[in-house]
Amino acid sequence: MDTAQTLAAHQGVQKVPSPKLDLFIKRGFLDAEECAAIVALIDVNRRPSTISDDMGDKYFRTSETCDLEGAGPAIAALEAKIAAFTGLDLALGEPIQGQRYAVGQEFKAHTDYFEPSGEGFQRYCQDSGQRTWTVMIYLNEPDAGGATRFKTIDKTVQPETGKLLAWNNLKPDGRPNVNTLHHGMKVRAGTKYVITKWFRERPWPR
Ligand SMILES: O=C(O)CCC(=O)C(=O)O
Ligand SMILES: [Fe+2]
Repeated sequence: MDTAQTLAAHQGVQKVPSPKLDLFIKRGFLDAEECAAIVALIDVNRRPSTISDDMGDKYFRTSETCDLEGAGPAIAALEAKIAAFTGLDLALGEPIQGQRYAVGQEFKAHTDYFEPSGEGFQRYCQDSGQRTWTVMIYLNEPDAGGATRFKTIDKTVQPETGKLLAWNNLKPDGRPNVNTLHHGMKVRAGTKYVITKWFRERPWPR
């Protein structure tokens, strides 16, 4: 089974009904306790987020990021759980990251794949190839704002503790799917925490 079939086979997984991309949602993938433990790790290790191309806008991605790889047994267990659930090979995975958004912070509309015509494509993709699947998990619920909006299919996903999102950044022919464009919208009240795990076409060097 490929990743989409593996995801669709789980009970309680919703496939967002669009022919334009493969986007899956699983509520309660993690419980509140698992989420709280990861939030605590993000809080101690966070740093300003970076971006491969901000298109000249320094406010494009205003959140903070935390590298979680090797951060202990809770993270190892989380990675194993993601691999088991998606069927994706952890050898293809970039190091898992946490993201923290305070009030007013966001990640403007972007795609997770690297633009093949972009200036940094060679640098970012020469070893491991293009990004394939994105797996993202909301670790809490901000008091207002912070939804993830997929513009071209007009789908907005609300943050909910433990909810997993997974989508294929590539089309069936292996080329980037522009319909994966998404916006981590501004948090209006409270704080938002997520983890993101990106997978590649070829193994990530470790
Ligand atoms: O925080 C979100 O809702 C989206 C995060 C995201 O798109 C990313 O980290 O690539
Ligand atoms: Fe993204």
